[in-house]
Amino acid sequence: MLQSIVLQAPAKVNYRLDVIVRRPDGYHELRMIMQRINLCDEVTISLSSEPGIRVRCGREGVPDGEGNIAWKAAKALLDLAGQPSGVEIAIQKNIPVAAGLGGGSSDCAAVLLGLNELLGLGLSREQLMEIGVKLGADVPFFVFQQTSLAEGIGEKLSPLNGLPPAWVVLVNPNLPVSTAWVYKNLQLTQRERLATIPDSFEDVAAICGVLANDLEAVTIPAFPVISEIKRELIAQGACCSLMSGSGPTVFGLFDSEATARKAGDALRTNRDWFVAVVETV
Ligand SMILES: C[C@@](CO)(OP(=O)(O)O)[C@H](O)COP(=O)(O)OP(=O)(O)OC[C@H]1O[C@@H](n2ccc(N)nc2=O)[C@H](O)[C@@H]1O
Ligand SMILES: Nc1ncnc2c1ncn2[C@@H]1O[C@H](COP(=O)(O)OP(=O)(O)O)[C@@H](O)[C@H]1O
Repeated sequence: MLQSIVLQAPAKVNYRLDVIVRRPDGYHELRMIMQRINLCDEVTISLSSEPGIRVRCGREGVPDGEGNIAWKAAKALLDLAGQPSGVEIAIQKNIPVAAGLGGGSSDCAAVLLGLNELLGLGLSREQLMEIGVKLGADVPFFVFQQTSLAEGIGEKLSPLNGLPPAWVVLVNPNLPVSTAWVYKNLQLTQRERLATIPDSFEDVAAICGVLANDLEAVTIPAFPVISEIKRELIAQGACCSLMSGSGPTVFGLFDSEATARKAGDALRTNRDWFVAVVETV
């Protein structure tokens, strides 16, 4: 039996995020286009003879132990398996925290997928997604592992196969933005109808045609620097730019690696910002 597994847990960006309605439990029904990118945390999961779950992360703002969403994933699977196993989880965090990039959800999904293998539980992807949504609304997407149209609170996923690859420049101005705060402060507007999402997109410019995020209406007024970064990315040659999820990370889409790298270098001159040049997965 395998004793240890190392998984790359990718970040995501939201090409589109429409908020449809607030549910009685406070969550929101959404329609999102979700795309993984190759900025990854490294999650090492090992079985141990000592019972209990131990999570080491060592990143400020991310709890070690029970508060970590990866711990909750391991607990959920161990409870289901009824096995008194010990599990060690080490997370090397490369994805900025509370940034709208889904890092915690991706770590959580990696533990669900990895521990299912290590313990030989044989749970299906659908079963892991059902467990995942109870831990975080974005977790099922990272278990699904495909570019998706996400509905419900994010757990109803359909594959979107027609999206071309793109270069992505990420700029995180390192501001404290809580997802719960953003949803709480959102003023829902009545919409006549939802914009149509095409089945296929010819090129990066076509993706730009659907880019929109309702949560910008909350985060940008509180943090106008997000607008500045969007403008700067366009000035540096991005085909389009948008805030990802609840923010504050902004991404620009590029159809050329050279232009993306040049834009990354230009934006790195602000030393308070995290800047990364990555590709879609
Ligand atoms: C906005 C999005 C877009 O992909 O991602 P992030 O920007 O956080 O990465 C997601 O909707 C965030 O998903 P996730 O971060 O997993 O959310 P959870 O931990 O389940 O919930 C955090 C809080 O956000 C609010 N929430 C979340 C999802 C949703 N569909 N409706 C909500 O109202 C709830 O107030 C909840 O208490
Ligand atoms: N493995 C983890 N990685 C990142 N954050 C985590 C993790 N476990 C718990 N958290 C907590 O979840 C919160 C949201 O983190 P994250 O998933 O990075 O943000 P976002 O939802 O904006 O993508 C953070 O404030 C952090 O304290």
